[in-house]
Amino acid sequence: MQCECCGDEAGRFAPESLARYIDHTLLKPEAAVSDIERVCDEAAAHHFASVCVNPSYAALVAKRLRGSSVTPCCVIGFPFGTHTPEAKAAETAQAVADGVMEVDMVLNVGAVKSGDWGLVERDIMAVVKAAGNAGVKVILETCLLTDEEKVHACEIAKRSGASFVKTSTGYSVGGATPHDVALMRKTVGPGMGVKASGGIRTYEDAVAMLQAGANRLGCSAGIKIIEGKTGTEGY
Ligand SMILES: O=C[C@H](O)COP(=O)(O)O
Repeated sequence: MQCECCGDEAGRFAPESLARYIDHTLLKPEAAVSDIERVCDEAAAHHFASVCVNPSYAALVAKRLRGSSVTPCCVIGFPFGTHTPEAKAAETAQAVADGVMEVDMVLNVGAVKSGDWGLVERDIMAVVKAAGNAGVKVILETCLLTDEEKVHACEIAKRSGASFVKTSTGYSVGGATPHDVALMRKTVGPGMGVKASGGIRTYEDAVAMLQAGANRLGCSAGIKIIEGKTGTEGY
């Protein structure tokens, strides 16, 4: 049997084939410099897509990953998305100056729930503008949204110039689901990225997300996943 995602004849991803989809992620508040350095070195060794960290470590990951195939990435407005557009823009500008090439911003979920779609759009556009050439992923926190809200948020992220929509922070109860990934892919079409994240703990979880339409995965259990084991990481 041939794998639909990677063409692997055995029907399974080799570790390095799966790793290239994964943002190797460490967002725990207690993460120390040595933890971040370890994650960077793991990512470089296994050719993960990126290392995704909190903004205070942006400069560290940019420096540590220099010369590797791995993209330095940090989160913005994390974990609740409740910051103002101005605060998110300033955080983004600093992160880009520190050397990240991708940022994962959290949507203003309260604005969505208030029906203030103008604020949702201004918030995303402020980050896209501040990011310049860096890619912007918009975290919807899908477990808090209705399907209608997910679709509208995806449409706004797309027209605001974001490069990805992303399911989850990993902080709210409920992470990525194949249903949400498929809905997001259907909404944004083939030309925009869809990142599944939050609660992906096994090889099977990861493949299910890719088969649903994701082309990036955010995982704190990336090493276990590519080795075909079950990770226990998370918050
Ligand atoms: O962006 C990625 C998520 O924060 C990772 O969540 P996780 O710890 O459940 O894998």
